[in-house]
Amino acid sequence: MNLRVFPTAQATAAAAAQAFAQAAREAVTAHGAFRVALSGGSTPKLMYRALRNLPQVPWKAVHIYFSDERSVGPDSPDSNYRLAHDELLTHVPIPEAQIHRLEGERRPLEDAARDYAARLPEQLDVVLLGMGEDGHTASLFPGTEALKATGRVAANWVPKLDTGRLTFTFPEINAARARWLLVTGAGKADVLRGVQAGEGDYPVARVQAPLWFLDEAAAANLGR
Ligand SMILES: O=C(O)[C@H](O)[C@@H](O)[C@H](O)[C@H](O)COP(=O)(O)O
Repeated sequence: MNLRVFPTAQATAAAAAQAFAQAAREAVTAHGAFRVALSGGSTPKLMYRALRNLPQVPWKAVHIYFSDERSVGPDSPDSNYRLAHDELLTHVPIPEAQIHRLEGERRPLEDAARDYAARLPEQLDVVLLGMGEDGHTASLFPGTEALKATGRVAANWVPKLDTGRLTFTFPEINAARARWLLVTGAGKADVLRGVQAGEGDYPVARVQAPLWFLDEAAAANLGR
């Protein structure tokens, strides 16, 4: 596994923010824009806070997408867009037209998935992801239909949450130039050990060549 391990969640988030800034500069130099998909979750939230204070991020050339969304509107406290907006996007000089949110309030959700797929660029530079304690990533939960989806974006019914989600599919995640997984906390240590050992059937194990940003607590059971 390609691991970067830091003492605390805060340090992990700060390192991921630095990596974001550097990747953005490199992408803008190479092809004039940085196209990145954001996620929800506790570690991304810390990263967004770190990122808004960093200098030298070429925000005017950054294009924001989302790797998943809950089935709620942009004002909901559960909205991944709202998290990114409140913690990051409202604090930086990014043109509004370059922020592409998933329409979690649309019904059927399939329509939102179809329209979002049509708006996606040919290739994303970086997809930022978290991981749940059941091994889900984006909104690709164990045993759900979207694990098999072949399009770019899927509407996914998640029985254990009794709700629908919008999510990038594995083909979309794996087509990006890079995939970063931000995972912190002792609650994630067992799943990570299983992923490393090739045990269990964790959705996150299907993310190809990820770069892992971990804290010591999450990495505790890994062979390094
Ligand atoms: O919308 C979501 O819920 C996320 O995109 C999801 O995939 C998240 O990243 C993981 O559940 C990890 O969340 P934590 O970092 O809060 O554990």
